[in-house]
Amino acid sequence: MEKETILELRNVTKTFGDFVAVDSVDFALQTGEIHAILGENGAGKSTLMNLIYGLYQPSAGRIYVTDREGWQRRLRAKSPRDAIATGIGMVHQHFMLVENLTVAENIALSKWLRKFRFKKEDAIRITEELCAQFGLVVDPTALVRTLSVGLKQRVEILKALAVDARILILDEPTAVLSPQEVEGFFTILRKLQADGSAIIFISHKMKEVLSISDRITVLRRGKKVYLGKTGELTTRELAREMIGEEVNEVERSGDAALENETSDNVLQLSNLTVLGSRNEIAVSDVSMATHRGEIVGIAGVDGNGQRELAEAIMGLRHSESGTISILDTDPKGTKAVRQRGVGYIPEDRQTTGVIASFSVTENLLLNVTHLERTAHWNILNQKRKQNTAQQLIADYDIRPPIGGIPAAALSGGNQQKIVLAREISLHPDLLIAVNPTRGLDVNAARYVHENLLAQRDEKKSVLLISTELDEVLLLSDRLFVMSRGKLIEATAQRNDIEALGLLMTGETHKDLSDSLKI
Ligand SMILES: Nc1ncnc2c1ncn2[C@@H]1O[C@H](COP(=O)(O)OP(=O)(O)OP(=O)(O)O)[C@@H](O)[C@H]1O
Repeated sequence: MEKETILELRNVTKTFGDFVAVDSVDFALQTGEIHAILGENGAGKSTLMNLIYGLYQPSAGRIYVTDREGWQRRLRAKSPRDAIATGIGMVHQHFMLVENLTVAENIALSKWLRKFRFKKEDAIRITEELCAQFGLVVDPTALVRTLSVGLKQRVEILKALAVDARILILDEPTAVLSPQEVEGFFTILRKLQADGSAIIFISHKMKEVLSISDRITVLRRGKKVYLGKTGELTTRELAREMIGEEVNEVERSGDAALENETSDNVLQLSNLTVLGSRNEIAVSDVSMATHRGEIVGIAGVDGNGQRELAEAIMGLRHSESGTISILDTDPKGTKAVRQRGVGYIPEDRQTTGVIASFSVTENLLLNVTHLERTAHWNILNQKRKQNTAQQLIADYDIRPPIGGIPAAALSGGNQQKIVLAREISLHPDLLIAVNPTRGLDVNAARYVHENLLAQRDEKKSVLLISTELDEVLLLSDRLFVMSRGKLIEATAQRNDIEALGLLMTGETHKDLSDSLKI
């Protein structure tokens, strides 16, 4: 199929007040191509996409689309509805789902944008068809609010696929998908590409970008600084384009596991069972302990009980049976857990990590310990509050470095940095980190890794729960895999990716050989 330009941006600029988020960007997308956009946190990627999708209007410059008849015409999308009508679909970095509706109802809302009524059965049918067509499994009747972030991401992808888009914008679509799901998703993208769709793919995962894209554009501080064919630059060279300087990988020294065999328990779980939102057994009879001076990693495919485990430890979810002990005490409720010296980076920054309408400063201090330190007789000391926040903003390179603006005005990665700054800076005795580098660029992810290792070196305890296997392998002193609510020690298998993959899918070598026999 001959490639033609389907979308063109000429000199597009977007300003927010005095701040230039997108600066005179030219960009052309061709039919049948997967075009990746790279850039560090806050580089302007989502803003650029929101301009195409009609969520924002350009401050200057023009956007053109080629219509189905082959005519190039100016796109003046005043809202996503206009963009969808032109054949543009988008998977947002932050979910745009109606939490109190079912999966099928969310998909029907997107597919039948102009229909005021639809039958429940029809919504379920189209959802089942989409799931079967694209190989993404999700229960059409489940309420969205009961789903894990990984499942929500699947619903977002299905929603975008439901509208038959010719131009598909994917803003970090794989952030919480499992490696197996990513492969399946890439097969879908290649199929859409072969059918002539044009795809914009935003991701911080360099491996993915290199394996799926045809061309790459790099943005740095709102400006386009590179456009080229995939493979022309190495990962390291691309990182340099993004950051403007050399990026080195984090190095891990020493192995703490042996030293710690005799040291004190920080977290002790005994026969813990926790129910999920639909009363299913989410965490099943889990026993384990973490010690001072080690990072204990829990790998696993999202939705296998990791969220429920973290929430139970934090006192946010009732435990059905078993015990949770922190530093030999049994704190009741989240406040008591926090006061015992526990930091928490939750999996979903949007719903539990930050309060979007609160300022950056307020979000940075939203922790009992920070509040106690900045208050005097229960009244916040304004000067101390500003100073603490400014220091954290500088340490964690939160951009823009302005404490007074609402967290909602920050890019996704910078919102994540707020959570990290708040939780890590207190050097808690126990840090529960769930997918801590989700949505972070290479530099920021490296900074987080360094901080987690520093916690370990300060003889603190870290429980790292992550769907990023590379991250868990890099950082963990001891390794577990969580699968269908069970926790399996896998330190001995850390160099055997195949064995880990089998544990993560809940299979054992025996199961696999049995199924091969059939
Ligand atoms: N509504 C808004 N009001 C004010 N500033 C904004 C708004 N939306 C975005 N910005 C700013 O524009 C810049 C670019 O943000 P954008 O979300 O496009 O970054 P990004 O490249 O997608 O980053 P990330 O990888 O972290 O998602 C950021 O500095 C952000 O704070």
